[in-house]
Amino acid sequence: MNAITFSQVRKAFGAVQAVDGIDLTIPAGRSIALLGPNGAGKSTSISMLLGLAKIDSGEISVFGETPAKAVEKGYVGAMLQEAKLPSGLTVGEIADFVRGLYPAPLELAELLELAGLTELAGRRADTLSGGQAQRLRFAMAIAGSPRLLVLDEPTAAMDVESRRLFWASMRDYAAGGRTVLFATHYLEEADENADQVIVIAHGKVIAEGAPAEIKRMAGGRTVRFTLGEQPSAGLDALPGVTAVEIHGATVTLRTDDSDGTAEALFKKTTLKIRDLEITGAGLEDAFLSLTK
Ligand SMILES: Nc1ncnc2c1ncn2[C@@H]1O[C@H](COP(=O)(O)OP(=O)(O)OP(=O)(O)O)[C@@H](O)[C@H]1O
Repeated sequence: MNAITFSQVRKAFGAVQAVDGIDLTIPAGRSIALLGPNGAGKSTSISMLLGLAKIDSGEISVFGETPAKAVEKGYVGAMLQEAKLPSGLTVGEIADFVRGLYPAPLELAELLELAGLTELAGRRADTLSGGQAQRLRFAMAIAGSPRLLVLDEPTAAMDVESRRLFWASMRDYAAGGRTVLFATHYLEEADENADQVIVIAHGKVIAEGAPAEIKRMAGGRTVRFTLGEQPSAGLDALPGVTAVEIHGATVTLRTDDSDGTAEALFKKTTLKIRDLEITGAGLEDAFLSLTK
């Protein structure tokens, strides 16, 4: 069964087309990273998935239901950016209260354990550190034992150790055959914690695949130089080159072996190369050129 499908989903805010025709099929039981730069449309997609924002056109289904129905049935748990925590209550009280809202919640002890909050159960929520507060938000998201857990940039405000703990909790939760979808800016986070990565930019899916595949595509570099009037034939056959772009006198080569490409450029061709520059391709850059 599919956990999530998007069919030609669109959403605009005034003149901004935030989501521009997204199609997705996510089988149940997988951990999926929604990877993309600022403004890519990740949060907007998540809001529609959770039934919090209206879809302009297209369709979203969550375990065969509309988003609103799936949420109503308790299928979905979510951790959104900067959700407020109730003040004056302890971690254990809040976790227990949220459990009470669901028909078949996790046991309190299991919930606290999964979120790494067992030792903090008696602490007042307003005294928690940033990372601890995020763990409490995570506990609130999983309290109802949802089949689908949705996390929007969950580690944005965390230090390295908090991140490590957080992702371990997430993987423990996913291990029970649940589906997890999380948004992130970081390829590393996607690589370490997802079975499948969906890259979005400018409201569109621009690449999709296993983390290793995506990493290979995004790990490329750019070799740029001035060629002037010289012929550019044969550049695409140099070692490592995956794409060639020419703008006026400037050539940009995408390559997954920048050393090999540069060496061959000087040794295997008779071209006079000026202003050679080798840079790591930014994620968006790499994907946009790859999918052109
Ligand atoms: N409520 C809104 N009103 C107007 N424009 C919006 C609104 N929400 C989002 N946008 C715009 O829609 C586009 C997509 O935004 P969205 O928040 O979905 O991106 P994102 O990928 O989640 O980015 P980030 O990583 O920065 O959270 C952006 O251009 C954003 O400015």
